[in-house]
Amino acid sequence: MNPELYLSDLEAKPESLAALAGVLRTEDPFAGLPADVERVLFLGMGSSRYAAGVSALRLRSAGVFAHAEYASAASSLPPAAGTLVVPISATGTSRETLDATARYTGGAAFLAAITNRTDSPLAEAADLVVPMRAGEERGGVACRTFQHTLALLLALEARLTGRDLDLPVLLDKAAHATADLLDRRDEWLPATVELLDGPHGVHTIAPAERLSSAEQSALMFREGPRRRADACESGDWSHVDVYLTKTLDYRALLFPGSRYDDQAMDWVRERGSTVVSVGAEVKDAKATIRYAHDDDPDVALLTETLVAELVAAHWWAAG
Ligand SMILES: O=P(O)(O)OC[C@H]1O[C@](O)(CO)[C@@H](O)[C@@H]1O
Repeated sequence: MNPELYLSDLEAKPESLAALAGVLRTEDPFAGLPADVERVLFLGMGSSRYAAGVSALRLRSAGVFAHAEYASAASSLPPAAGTLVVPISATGTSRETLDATARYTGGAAFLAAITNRTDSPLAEAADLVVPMRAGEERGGVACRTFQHTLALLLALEARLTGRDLDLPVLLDKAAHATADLLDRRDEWLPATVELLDGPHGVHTIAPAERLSSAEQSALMFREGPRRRADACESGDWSHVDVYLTKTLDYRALLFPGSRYDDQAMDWVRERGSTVVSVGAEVKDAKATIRYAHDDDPDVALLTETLVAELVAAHWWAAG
């Protein structure tokens, strides 16, 4: 893994996402799915599972049974007809995802793999292969693939629910939002780096609908700069992380949008904790980072982890 190449992977996000939007203008990567999908089972590890968790919640909210499983779980849904199994792996080689997928190959369930490597063992095992089209991540860290996975899961959602979504337009907006954060990083990055640089690690908070943003952000702080980091859901925060604010120098990146943000901020105020907000003003946050189209929750879902990724790149390069 390499911090300079990781940064260049991040800088290539807008171009890569815009290219994916172009492809999705003319083709539906899920056109080969069977018509009779009754339930969806996502399998993955790390960032691939984070993206799937959000997609599963969105599908359930639209009335489609869907679940995101740790690929490492010893068992999951039985391989029945009507089940769509979606293993997700950027590399297509994660042992756990291959093992879980093997339980469904040649069975009654349909296997649609999402991977960045169409020549991988995962692709070989699938009935349908959906390429992430994220290009090579030379830094060795899943970042563009995470963004592209979320985008493709929105395509799957539109296909299964009939939601009227102009995905290429949404992806172009997210590409613009991503470029905006990159272009203006000198305005927000130095202060953010300083505010989050505490002795007890970094915490990340996001609503259930965008929990992947908190999870992926915490992973980026761990994977590159090897800092202590953990993710918490915004409502759950008052039942879980709140306890840390009493004893630790608690510093958090908040992705607002939960109806329970205020409840958490009451404790943050009382305990003198440090919160940096991304995408919307939050009363008593020590800083707020805004970006183009940040009032659109789907753009936020696709874009906001870049804040943590750039902070992680800074710390990683600084050694
Ligand atoms: O999507 P893949 O290639 O299965 O990887 C899963 C996870 O493993 C990692 O590569 C770390 O081992 C993460 O970056 C990633 O989120």
